[in-house]
Amino acid sequence: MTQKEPITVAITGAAGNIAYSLIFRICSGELFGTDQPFNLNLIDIEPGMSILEGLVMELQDSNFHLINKTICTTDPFEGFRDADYAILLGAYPRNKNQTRKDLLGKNAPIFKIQGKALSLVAKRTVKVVVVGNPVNTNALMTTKFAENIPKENIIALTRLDMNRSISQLSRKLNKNVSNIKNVFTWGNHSASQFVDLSNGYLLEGSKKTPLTQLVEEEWIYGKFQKTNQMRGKEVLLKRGRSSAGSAANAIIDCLKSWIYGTENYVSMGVISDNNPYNVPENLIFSFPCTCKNGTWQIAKDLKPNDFCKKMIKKNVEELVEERRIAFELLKD
Ligand SMILES: NC(=O)c1ccc[n+]([C@@H]2O[C@H](COP(=O)([O-])OP(=O)(O)OC[C@H]3O[C@@H](n4cnc5c(N)ncnc54)[C@H](O)[C@@H]3O)[C@@H](O)[C@H]2O)c1
Ligand SMILES: O=C(O)C[C@H](O)C(=O)O
Repeated sequence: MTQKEPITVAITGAAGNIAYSLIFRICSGELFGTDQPFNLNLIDIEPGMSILEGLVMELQDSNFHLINKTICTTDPFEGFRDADYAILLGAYPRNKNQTRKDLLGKNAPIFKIQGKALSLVAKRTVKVVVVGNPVNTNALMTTKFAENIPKENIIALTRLDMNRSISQLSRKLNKNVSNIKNVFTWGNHSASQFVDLSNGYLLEGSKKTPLTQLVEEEWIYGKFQKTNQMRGKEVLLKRGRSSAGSAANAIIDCLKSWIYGTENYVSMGVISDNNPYNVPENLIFSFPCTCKNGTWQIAKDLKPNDFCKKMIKKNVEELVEERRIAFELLKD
């Protein structure tokens, strides 16, 4: 059997919290397959370089046969060269007194330079997952500055919100997470997000029971929403650091959906152009998506109820304001 050509995977913030969970899972072959070799381009800033050297020593000591070549660099123009995949973790996390939006001033400029670098040196087909917060607006800034990369190739991670909602439902119904389908979030990865289970169902054998028949309306519009909206903060308060293992897991789930396709709706933060839900153009918005042949599509035939429409509007307003602030910050 001939060996596959190596692909190139670039990861920013590679010395950080999420990266330490993510990189070992990627290297095990879980994401790209146990027969797909890759080059690993690890990017961080100067203070992260010693940590990266230690990480590379650990990767060596793990005997991962899929790693073709590893580089560590502070230069995104080197790190993104010929990238097939770019996972943008490199950004500052919030502290317990901040909202994700408070990070815009510090983090948005990172995505201007990285967008430019991706545009110049990555493959035009590169798939980019932005994770650093505030993730929707950072992803939008990446699309703005990565002029040569199609906007569809750059998405924001909102899969963790979807995963959290499924986990909540699993605990509420005392059913396995794998039996819960078609639950997703709309809008921003913030405390305004709206979890929509109106199309969701519990799958048992071939029997599909709508989730709206299994949980009370008061819970759906109350505790269910609030728990999802505040989950990141709750984890931060308990751990003293923001979610990392679950974020890494959501990145793998998200990329697997994008690369290998989906049977059900999944949450993806994607460019809003031409969406059928009256979200204005040029926002990165979490929509229910399906994926096929390495591309995503926004679900077309859903009928959001009045409450959901109200929440979509609230998220639009929030993201338009974040976009205004970010444009102001990043204008030349
Ligand atoms: N979208 C989501 O669901 C989600 C979930 C969890 C965390 N996050 C966000 O992901 C980001 C990373 O989280 P973490 O816990 O790994 O943080 P961390 O502080 O542990 O790691 C961040 C890393 O990024 C590096 N970095 C900073 N500026 C950089 C730059 N210009 N280029 C390259 N690297 C740079 C830092 O040196 C550090 O090593 C944060 O913004 C966090 O809020 C998002
Ligand atoms: O909440 C945070 O700041 C980190 C992340 O966005 C999360 O949802 O866990």
